[in-house]
Parts: sequence; structure tokens; C-alpha cells
Amino acid sequence: MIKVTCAIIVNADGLVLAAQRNATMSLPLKWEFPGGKIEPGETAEACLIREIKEELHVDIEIVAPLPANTHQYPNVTIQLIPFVCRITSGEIILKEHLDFKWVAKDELLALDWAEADVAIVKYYMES
Ligand SMILES: Nc1nc2c([nH]c(=O)n2[C@@H]2O[C@H](COP(=O)(O)OP(=O)(O)OP(=O)(O)O)[C@@H](O)[C@H]2O)c(=O)[nH]1
Repeated sequence: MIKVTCAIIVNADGLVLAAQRNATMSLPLKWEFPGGKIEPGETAEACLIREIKEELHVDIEIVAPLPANTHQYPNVTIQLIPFVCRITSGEIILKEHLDFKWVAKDELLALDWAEADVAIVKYYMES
């Protein structure tokens, strides 16, 4: 099982950042929370801070963990480990994703999410 962290980045207006995977990634064009795989010896929190810097070019602080979701794709099983986060410095520059948008909490489910994210989106919407 692959452990993957992801960031539910919330801005001052309470909007949530959704990022769209590019056409050449796995799960092309699906929406996700940015993040990535935990490296050996790395904590989930350190992984997420590193991945967000690499992918979005901003610094974040972690506000709170949410329950992880294990999801079986046809070729791989991932454990997706979410954290609510805030940007502490920088402007977003997309390094890997095709697009991003700030979405109101009650409109999140309208996006075409990666399957593993759906349970996390629902949990967050109800929290
Ligand atoms: N970062 C991130 N990955 C997710 C989410 N949901 C989800 O199913 N994934 C999957 O978790 C894995 C995370 O990989 P990654 O972001 O570190 O790197 P990657 O796309 O280059 O990996 P890959 O080439 O193995 O697909 C991918 O298989 C991705 O499809 C999510 O919300 N955020």
C-alpha cells in the first residue's frame, strides 16, 4: 500500500484549493488535493510541506489532520492521508498540475475527483 499525503488548503474566505491532474499523469484530468507519496523516513507532515512547495511553490502550515482513506484502484492501493492547511507565504505557481481553483465547501462535490478523494471530500464537507 502506498501512503500519500494531501492538503486541504483553506484560504481566508473559507474556500478550498482543488488541483487538476495533468493529461500525462495517472488519473488524467481528475481533481485532487495536492500532495504526494511519503518517502522512507519522512513524516506525513514533512512530506506534505515538501510536496506542496514542489507542486505549488508555496509554504504551508498544517492546521489539523483528518481521517485517512484507503482506496483500491485497479493497479494500486493507496492510503490517502489528508491535512487541513493554510498558506503562510508565497503565490501559487503550478509546477505539475494543469489547473487549480478555489471552491466553496458546499460546491466541492461537483468536481470530478480522483476516486480516493471522494470520501475525504464528503468528510470535510460534513465537518
Ligand atoms: N497527491 C495526490 N495523489 C492522489 C490523490 N488522490 C489519489 O488517488 N492520488 C493518487 O496517489 C498517488 C500519488 O502520487 P504522486 O502525486 O506522489 O505522484 P504521481 O502522480 O507522479 O504518481 P504516479 O506516477 O504513481 O501516479 C497517485 O497514484 C495519485 O493518482 C490526491 O488527492 N492527491
